[in-house]
Amino acid sequence: MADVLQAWLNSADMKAKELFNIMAATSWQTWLPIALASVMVLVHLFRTRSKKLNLPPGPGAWPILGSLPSLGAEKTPHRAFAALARRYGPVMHLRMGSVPAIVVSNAQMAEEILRNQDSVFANRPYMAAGKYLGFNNNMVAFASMGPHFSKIRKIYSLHILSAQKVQSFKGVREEEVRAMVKFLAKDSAQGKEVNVTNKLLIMNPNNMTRMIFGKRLFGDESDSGAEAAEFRSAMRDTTELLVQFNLGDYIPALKPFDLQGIERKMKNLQRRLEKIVQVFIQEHRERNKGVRKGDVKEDEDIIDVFLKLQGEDAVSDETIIAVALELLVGGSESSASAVEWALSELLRHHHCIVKAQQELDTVIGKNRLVEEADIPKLPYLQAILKEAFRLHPPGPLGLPHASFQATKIGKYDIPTNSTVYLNLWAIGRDPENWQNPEEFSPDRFENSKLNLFGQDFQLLPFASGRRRCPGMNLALAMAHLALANLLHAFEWPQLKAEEIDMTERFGGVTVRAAPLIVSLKPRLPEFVY
Ligand code: HEM
Repeated sequence: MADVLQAWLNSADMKAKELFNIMAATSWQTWLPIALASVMVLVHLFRTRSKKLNLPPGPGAWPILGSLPSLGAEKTPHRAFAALARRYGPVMHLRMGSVPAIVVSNAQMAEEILRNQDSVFANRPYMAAGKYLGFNNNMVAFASMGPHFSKIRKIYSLHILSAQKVQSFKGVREEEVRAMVKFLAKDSAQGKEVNVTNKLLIMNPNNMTRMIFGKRLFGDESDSGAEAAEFRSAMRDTTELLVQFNLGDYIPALKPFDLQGIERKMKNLQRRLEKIVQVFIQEHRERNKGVRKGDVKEDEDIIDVFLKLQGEDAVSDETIIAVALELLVGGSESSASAVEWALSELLRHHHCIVKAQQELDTVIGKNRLVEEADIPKLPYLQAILKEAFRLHPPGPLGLPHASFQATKIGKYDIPTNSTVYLNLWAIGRDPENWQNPEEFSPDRFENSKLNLFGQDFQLLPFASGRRRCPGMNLALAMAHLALANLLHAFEWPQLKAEEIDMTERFGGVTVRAAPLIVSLKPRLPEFVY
């Protein structure tokens, strides 16, 4: 029996295999009764619901595993969903374990979810990660609609991620990008190959920690040794745990058993994170003791802003810890990955590098690095990033939405509490909306009004509607500045397309599986670096 099941799972998705392994490692006395109970509940649910409802088409569902085995051999969920959508259409119904899920794969359906029925689909599904790593869903990304969500989104848009506040950190971004360029120039002048990914993953998180906590915590130049090391280690564990497939989220009957021990690990990590960030908050309280209400601090960081609001707006320390970590996780790898994918595509299309450098030489000249004020004068650079976002949205499935009530999409019924995935990756490659969709061609944006702000539903790297990414302005500022300077400061090698491995690693952010390691040559006079 086990052999047959294993053979069947060999052709199925990793998560289904993982489930089998967990069950194999757990004594049968534990999982058999659970499994039988789940089968009975599921069969009952499936029969009664599918009789009454006109659900969207989809691959059908197995007991317990749901549609997971139908995800097939594709290596990443967005590709697996896209392959299924070619068979079942732009709105599909699946079961992720026992949770009903809707997958939307074209611009028209995305508009239905994110604009026409935005309020119906603006909840988030329950996830253990939200409870523990999201500090009781205090992180906005895990919070469903309600007073907490509205309060923090308002604080984000007015005080933390507003255009004005983002602009106030311009100097930090320019310093961090300059430091990255300097490092790369030093290493490349010695003829070494350089790990560009690694440098982006130091520069971007430092940008974020300087804005949030007022200090660098990544790389050799981090401000404080042991404290920074513990912080980095906890953040690594957070990123790993956030993307683990937690059975209890998909098969609620298994939740109380925590078969993989993930919830236990999350609880421990939550305590660790709380301890570290609480120290940072306390440091700010000490520093701000003499500051009076209304005083303007030159180097005011995000913790300072929250502490100021704490009195007026009843923001708890738990919320401050949660949002500080959310901004760091949300803002670090995502923008780095956008730049990394843009560079990977450019290396396969050298003529685009030449064109971008011509633009940079004309607008900036060769005697200085690029500053943020220059970006609006660089339309081809902007087109490169749009094209990279179209082909490689850093969050290819966005974050899952959940339906707050039963509704309809076209003729199909959507049950309450369905989890909704928006396949942003498939939408960016839809041949109905894009000519030669698989081709990297920034020129397609040259005389186009399409933007990244969520108004054009065929291009949605930041999604749209009330859940649209609140960090978009900041992300775009960081990504444009970093890409512009990397292209301006260095000669990039001319490589063949097949020499650049474009394999993806799916996670909270989908990054290159292998780091981008290349030989660079400084192209500006030495004094510029
Ligand atoms: C290139 C960089 C980035 C991309 C592509 C990106 C993309 C996204 C996407 C697709 C979502 C989900 C929207 C939805 O649920 O429909 C999201 C949510 C979110 N992003 Fe970003 N993001 C980026 C950078 C940032 C930055 C810099 C921050 C903050 C510093 C940030 C903070 C957030 C937060 C807090 C949410 C949750 C919003 C909510 O649930 O209401 N992101 N982002």
